[in-house]
Amino acid sequence: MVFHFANDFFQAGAHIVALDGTRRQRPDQKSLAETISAVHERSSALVMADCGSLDDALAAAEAGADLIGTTLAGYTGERNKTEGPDLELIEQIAAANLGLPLIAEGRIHTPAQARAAMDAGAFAVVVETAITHPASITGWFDAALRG
Ligand SMILES: CC(=O)N[C@H](C=O)[C@@H](O)[C@H](O)[C@H](O)COP(=O)(O)O
Repeated sequence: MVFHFANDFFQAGAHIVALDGTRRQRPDQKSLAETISAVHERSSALVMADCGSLDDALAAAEAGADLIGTTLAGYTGERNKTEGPDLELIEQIAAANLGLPLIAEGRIHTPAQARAAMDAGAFAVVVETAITHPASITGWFDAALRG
């Protein structure tokens, strides 16, 4: 099932597909390694493993991921949900020298946070809400101005 979603994105033109790269049980009961293999066998897409911890990242690298993302840091119960990006986790994964590009993703809402993520060892950053979601951005200004 997860493979089919990934394949849809590949067919639509994506060069990289990101999927749940945690150690949690998957909806289709397939292992991460099986899912990554299926994508690799049937497409030329690279697989980014969305991880929530260092242990996830280590397991995802072992499972054959092409890129590691910190996307799920703070959402799986293994890490606190930090105010901005989880810089400590970025540093931990970078220090593990997995030989894979490390993509910092999640709660990067300012240029300074993007810079900090790169300085912590990321290869690149993903910024979503801060450039795509005006209602959230408006809410940040509203909260700040209300004190
Ligand atoms: C936890 C989860 O499923 N995050 C999703 C990832 O696919 C998206 O909702 C996030 O917007 C994305 O990770 C980027 O983060 P931010 O929107 O904070 O820049």
